[in-house]
Amino acid sequence: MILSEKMALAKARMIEVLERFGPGTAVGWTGGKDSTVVLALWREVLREHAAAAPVRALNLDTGCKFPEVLAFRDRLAGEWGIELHIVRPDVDLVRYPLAVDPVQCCGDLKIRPLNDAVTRLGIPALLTGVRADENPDRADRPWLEDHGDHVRALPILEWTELDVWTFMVRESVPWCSLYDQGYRSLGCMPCTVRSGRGERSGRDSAKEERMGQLRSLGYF
Ligand SMILES: Nc1ncnc2c1ncn2[C@@H]1O[C@H](COP(=O)(O)OS(=O)(=O)O)[C@@H](OP(=O)(O)O)[C@H]1O
Repeated sequence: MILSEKMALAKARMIEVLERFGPGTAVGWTGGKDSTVVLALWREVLREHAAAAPVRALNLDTGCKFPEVLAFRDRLAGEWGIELHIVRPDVDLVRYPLAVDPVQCCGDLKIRPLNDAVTRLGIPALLTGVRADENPDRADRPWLEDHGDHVRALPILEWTELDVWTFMVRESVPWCSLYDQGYRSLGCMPCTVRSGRGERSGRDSAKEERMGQLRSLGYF
């Protein structure tokens, strides 16, 4: 599939989500490149198919995100008129052993609070920036996942890192300045490194195992 076909497929998936779950659907937006692409496409879909609907985004601020990412998030949300919901985990970060046990940390700071926020806000569907080529455990994911009280949609599942950058440049989508300093993926500060190796190096060591553990701990 070439990029224009992937774009058409992503938008077709979003239109299906809009028809089935309505404009209360939100983008799970980190301020990172992939979910910013999703936000840009969702904004377009709503403009074309649900003109008066606000573009909703949910951001879980773990408390250890890069200040540059948070500043980018706020700037773009303002420029694009995004209805941005920012939520934080109920954890005392001063006492929390950040990244000592990445499984526990990711569950406590990100996965569980994100799920809780989706439930609390009554979000019927969450659009995410997950890409299949980021990690072997993402290769066989379906584009629509049932999460009990909501669905997760993965509209850019087949996109590569190059597709993402091509889209951003071609469509003049802004990005966080940290990408210009050598970061290829922006997670929490303790688990993100300036990559020379893989796109998500630092975050994906033993990822499959970690996700399995999180699943068995009942995080999702
Ligand atoms: N903190 C936070 N707030 C809102 N939404 C979030 C958050 N973390 C993950 N996401 C959504 O999930 C997409 C994949 O992120 P990750 O690669 O970090 O996911 S995973 O939890 O490790 O599976 C991610 O896409 P990217 O932003 O492209 O990474 C989002 O759509």
